[in-house]
Amino acid sequence: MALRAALRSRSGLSGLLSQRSSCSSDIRMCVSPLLVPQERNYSTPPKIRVEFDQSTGVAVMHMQSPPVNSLSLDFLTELCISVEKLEMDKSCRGLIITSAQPKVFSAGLDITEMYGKSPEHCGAFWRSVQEMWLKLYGSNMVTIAAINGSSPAGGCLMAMTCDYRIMADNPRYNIGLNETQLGIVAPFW
Ligand SMILES: CCCCCCCC/C=C\CC(=O)SCCNC(=O)CCNC(=O)[C@H](O)C(C)(C)COP(=O)(O)OP(=O)(O)OC[C@H]1O[C@@H](n2cnc3c(N)ncnc32)[C@H](O)[C@@H]1OP(=O)(O)O
Repeated sequence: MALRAALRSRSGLSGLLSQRSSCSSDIRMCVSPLLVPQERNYSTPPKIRVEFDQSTGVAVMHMQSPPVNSLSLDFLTELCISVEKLEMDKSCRGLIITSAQPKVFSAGLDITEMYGKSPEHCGAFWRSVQEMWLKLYGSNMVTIAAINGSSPAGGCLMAMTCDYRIMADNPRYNIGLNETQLGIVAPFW
């Protein structure tokens, strides 16, 4: 109930879990080979912010890529690196993923990544999509999607890879796999 109440206000959620937060900056980074070609562009603000409360062993990952947390190659690369860093910290037992954007958890895959791009870029993009759900689904941490806004298509996919989903009670927030309406069908794997 406390989490549900906190979900109604985003500040409430971070307040609930970050009263004594500190970032685990002493972790050595181990980046999956799939992610190596992508380098973080330090001229843009981070798309992912992580607060780790060592007293509870719970990390909160805030997705903060305006306007709608669309899952671009850069976004997914940052997210995967953040998950990987937390995974290596054995004191981190739980991960809550939520949105720092109003009204939207994630708009799903970034549609602008799907046209006018080179085959190499498209390959890297789809690998990063796969890497995201494999990392979350295979995580040793208990993962929770705190869905505080609409979460269509890839946003729903991301939420489904978590162990638990809690969605803010608001009739204007939608969730579902609507991507078939765009002609995008999940491939067999
Ligand atoms: C090998 C691995 C296999 C994996 C299989 C995967 C299977 C496929 C899974 C998923 C596919 C997808 O995710 S395709 C993407 C589908 N997404 C959508 O259809 C969402 C579309 N967006 C919306 O419904 C709404 O934008 C919203 C409900 C998310 C928010 O509505 P709101 O009214 O608040 O905001 P706007 O609609 O005005 O949008 C603001 C702004 O954001 C841009 N936008 C929205 N969605 C996307 C997106 N997905 N990608 C890129 N950009 C997006 C929108 O164009 C607006 O931009 P401008 O302000 O510039 O106009």
